[in-house]
Amino acid sequence: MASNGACDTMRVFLLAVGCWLNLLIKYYAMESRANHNQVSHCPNKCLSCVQWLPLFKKKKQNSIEKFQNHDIIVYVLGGPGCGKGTQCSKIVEDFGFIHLSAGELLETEVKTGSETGKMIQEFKKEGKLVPSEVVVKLLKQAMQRSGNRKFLIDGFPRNEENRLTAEKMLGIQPTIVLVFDCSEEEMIRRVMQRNQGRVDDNMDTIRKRLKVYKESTLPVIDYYAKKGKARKINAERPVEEVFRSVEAVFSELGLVKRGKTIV
Ligand SMILES: Nc1ncnc2c1ncn2[C@@H]1O[C@H](COP(=O)(O)OP(=O)(O)OP(=O)(O)O)[C@@H](O)[C@H]1O
Ligand SMILES: Nc1ccn([C@H]2C[C@H](O)[C@@H](COP(=O)(O)O)O2)c(=O)n1
Repeated sequence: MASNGACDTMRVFLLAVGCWLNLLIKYYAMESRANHNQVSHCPNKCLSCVQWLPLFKKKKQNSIEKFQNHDIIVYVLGGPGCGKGTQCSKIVEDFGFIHLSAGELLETEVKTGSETGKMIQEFKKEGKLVPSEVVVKLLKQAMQRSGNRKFLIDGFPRNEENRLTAEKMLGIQPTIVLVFDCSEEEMIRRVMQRNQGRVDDNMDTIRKRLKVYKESTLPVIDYYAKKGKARKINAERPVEEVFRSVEAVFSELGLVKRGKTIV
């Protein structure tokens, strides 16, 4: 008698498992049709109960979970006012990159009035570099939010600490590093004529920024030059001429202007 009871329990159990598997199969068949843009006409009303099955699936996210080897990451370096931002806008237009300026991300944080923002403002006034973890955290958030896979990271990494923190916190290496080369006199002239109300566009701060560039950023450029990743471009020329050299670098990467071929 006892063994009969056990058999019954086992039968009920197997029946339940069978029903569950049946539902799962039907759900995935429906989902596969949906993924192929086919309309699902399911006559079986009981199938409605499978709609809650996605609850058991890991939630899909819009943001990027992890940066991957096939992401294209272009670091953009050069002294203050050499024209990085100007060239980046043109690259975005023609090559469909997402432009992330470390300086602008910091400025956005300043405008929130947060404690971090106040601290950033003090560093900027002094022409000093903000602690790497702050910059990298802002970059990471912006990269993940963008959902893009081609990043133009402008004004970063400015020192060895920036570079190492990005490697550690983001796990990324640049595909290539654009370096805009310009004389100090020309950079000072451009910054002083910029007239955008920046807290760091004054003679005293520019001198400090140039010092930081020479002492902290040039060694980073040397590091990438040794790895064969730095592409030096003469930025002293008019905007369009500089951009022609930029285009040459992008075609070396196998990227062509939007609207011509698939990038
Ligand atoms: N090739 C160029 N010739 C003349 N003026 C230029 C050239 N490129 C940029 N400029 C001008 O120089 C100023 C600085 O340019 P931009 O803001 O692009 O430099 P930046 O490198 O991004 O500066 P920063 O590092 O301070 O953010 C701007 O007023 C811009 O219009
Ligand atoms: N990696 C970075 C980038 C920028 N900053 C700070 C210091 C700069 O003077 C300022 C403006 O940057 P820019 O627009 O010139 O790229 O932002 C930093 O501390 N670390």
